[in-house]
Amino acid sequence: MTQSSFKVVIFGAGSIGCYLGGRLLSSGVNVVMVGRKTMQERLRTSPLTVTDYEGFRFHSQLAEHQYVTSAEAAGNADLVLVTVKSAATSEAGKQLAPWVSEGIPVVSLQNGISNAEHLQAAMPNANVLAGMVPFNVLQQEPGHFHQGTQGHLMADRHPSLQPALPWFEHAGLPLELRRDIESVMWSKLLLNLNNPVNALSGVPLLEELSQRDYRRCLAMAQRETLELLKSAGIPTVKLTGLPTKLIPSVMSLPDWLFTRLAKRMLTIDPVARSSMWEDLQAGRPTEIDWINGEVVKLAEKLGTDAPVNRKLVRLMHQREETEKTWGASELLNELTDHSRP
Ligand SMILES: NC(=O)C1=CN([C@@H]2O[C@H](COP(=O)(O)OP(=O)(O)OC[C@H]3O[C@@H](n4cnc5c(N)ncnc54)[C@H](OP(=O)(O)O)[C@@H]3O)[C@@H](O)[C@H]2O)C=CC1
Ligand SMILES: CC(C)(CO)C(=O)C(=O)O
Repeated sequence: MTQSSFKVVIFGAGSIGCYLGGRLLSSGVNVVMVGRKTMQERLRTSPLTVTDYEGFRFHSQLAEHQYVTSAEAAGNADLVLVTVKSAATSEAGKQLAPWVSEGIPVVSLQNGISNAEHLQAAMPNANVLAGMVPFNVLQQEPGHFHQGTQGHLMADRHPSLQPALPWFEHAGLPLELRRDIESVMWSKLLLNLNNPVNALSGVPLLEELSQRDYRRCLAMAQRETLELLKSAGIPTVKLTGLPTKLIPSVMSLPDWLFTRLAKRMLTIDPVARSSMWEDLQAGRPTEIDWINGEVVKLAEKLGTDAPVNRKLVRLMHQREETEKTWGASELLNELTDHSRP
């Protein structure tokens, strides 16, 4: 395949970065992924394979220059995507800062609320924009990255992103530019409140979400967050088949009704898991402080509390140190027991 002259550098190429890299490569974009030596070695011995729940499949044996370990590759990029976990954002910015040319868009495609801000602080002269990945990607086998749920990419509306749009479209990764990116990020966070519930459950997303008590745990964390967003004057937007405000009520429905509705509204691959579960598996610190922790911070800013989300933060930090998984009713009891902080 002939490669375009449009160059995309993906910094922090793990699950999301390799998936996006593979999709963009499949449509002929000049992609360079920057990541760790372990992933580089893996992609020397196995081809990069990307698949999705709709049957898309692409694989490519990468050339040496297509997966590198130094930010220097960003030197002549037309677009930089940052896909490190939140704890690594500032370091990523420091490494990219000397290389990225003025005006080139640097899009943070990370969960949480404050990554673009931290990235901008670490690279003050760069054109940093917030972005959002709605779907789930799991590395199923070494070098094989699978999109297990639906949705399309979004980023802050900025003219510098216009030239990239046809490439994303062609790669089957439509990128929607939004004026209300703060609302988009908070609405995505409302969905990510399921990450700790999924990680604590220890089971795939589909299995976890088919159990009402796990969904009730999620609904409690979401209701608490929606109240705070209302007080803070931050509107939410619809990212799934349901208006965001209705999600907690639908989560609380009995299993038989939820399963029927969900079948029409959301596609989840039976093997998909949250990225927080992946972090636990890899023995990495999780993003809990950047997800539920942001709700606790918002509550503090408003002079109030967010007890459900605060408790989920505590349980996840405990889980980072121990192997314990939580049954659905056990977790629900823990979150509703106000005698324990
Ligand atoms: N996975 C998913 O399904 C989804 C994830 N997201 C969000 O996307 C972001 C990325 O997630 P994900 O792809 O799962 O994360 P991964 O941990 O799979 O990928 C990030 C990669 O970047 C590497 N990295 C970190 N710092 C550097 C550095 N300075 N130089 C080179 N490589 C570096 C990491 O290595 P190491 O681990 O050794 O630090 C890791 O391999 C997160 O914010 C996540 O919440 C959003 C939607 C879905
Ligand atoms: C796609 C989703 C919501 C899946 O849990 C996610 O963002 C994650 O795993 O971090």
